[in-house]
Amino acid sequence: MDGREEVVCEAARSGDSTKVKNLVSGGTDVTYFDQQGFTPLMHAAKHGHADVVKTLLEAGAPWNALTPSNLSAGDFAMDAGHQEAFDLLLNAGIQAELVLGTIARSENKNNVSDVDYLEDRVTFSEDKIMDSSSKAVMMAWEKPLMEAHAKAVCSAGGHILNIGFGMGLVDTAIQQYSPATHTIIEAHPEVYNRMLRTGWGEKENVKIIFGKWQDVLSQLDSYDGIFFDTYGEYYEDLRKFHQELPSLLKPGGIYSFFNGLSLWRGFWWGNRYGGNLTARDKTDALRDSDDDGNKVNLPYWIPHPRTGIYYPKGSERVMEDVPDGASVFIRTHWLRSDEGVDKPAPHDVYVPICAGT
Ligand SMILES: C[S@@+](CC[C@H](N)C(=O)[O-])C[C@H]1O[C@@H](n2cnc3c(N)ncnc32)[C@H](O)[C@@H]1O
Repeated sequence: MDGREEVVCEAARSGDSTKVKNLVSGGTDVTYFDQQGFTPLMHAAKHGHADVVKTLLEAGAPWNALTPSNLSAGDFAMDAGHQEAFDLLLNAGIQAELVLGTIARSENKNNVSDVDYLEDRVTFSEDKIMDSSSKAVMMAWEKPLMEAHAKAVCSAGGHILNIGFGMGLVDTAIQQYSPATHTIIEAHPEVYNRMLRTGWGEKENVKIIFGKWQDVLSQLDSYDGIFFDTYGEYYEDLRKFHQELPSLLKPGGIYSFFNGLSLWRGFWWGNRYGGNLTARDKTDALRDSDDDGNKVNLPYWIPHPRTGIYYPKGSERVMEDVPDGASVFIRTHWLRSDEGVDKPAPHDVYVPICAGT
């Protein structure tokens, strides 16, 4: 480091895009954190310098870097109402979601690995499960969201698979729909023991598979509804699970997932919505308070009149390239397997349709 990083931070703050461009093309490190714990991208986002945000993103600045108080560039842009800068960051996030593997490599340092978490002690209370570093694995406020997920995945009836028992909120809701079979995969020994203690092993239609989903795939069948909500995994795991979906989901089956992996959920809703998701996600997006009940300023998500995909109001531009009616697009495989249904589409491509792609 030779001081150029401080200069690029200052230029980003003041919106001097020519200077930023020159510094960046001269090889200045755009991943630099200054004394405040800010990257150049955060400075540009905070002050709404969209052109500088664009330059920095193009130069590979990490859109998902966090300050010591866990704020991202997207937080700064949104809090200050800098819509153009926010849209650029949102789009960068959406594109990154499409290359989940890349995200996994750059973001792992802030996540607990699955192996760590699965060997960790967890504590249960009435309304939450915590890991040993007091991070919430699951909280009771998520109940209505889990109920909406259960409704979605049970809407095709039949055989249901849930991955990740947690507090059993989604499984309790799934039971209300009396599925023919209800398979639950759970990898944490304490969560598993608690399941047995609370009678889940004796329910007639329930089959519990203890282990990591990655290790028990050979024991699985195909299902009419699948829900996926693990904790302590990487984006790469989610991506890998999505690769398994074509063989796990029956024709016309419904899949839904809870992507609680993100560092800033408000920001990530952009990605989650773009994928033609469920009512549960819609509820989640409209949440206006954080985990502690504090009011938060979140974008208002509405269905796009042309595409039907939920998007943050005011960010119409992210829909520009999305085809008409994409929310029910036959090749939107995130939720629905169209194998064997009406006119089956070729299955060589497994494409998520996302806002902005
Ligand atoms: C957030 S909780 C799930 C909450 C659940 N949806 C509910 O309604 O209460 C995540 C669960 O996934 C489990 N888990 C984490 N990694 C897993 C893996 N690789 N395979 C199976 N289960 C896993 C965790 O032990 C935890 O119980």
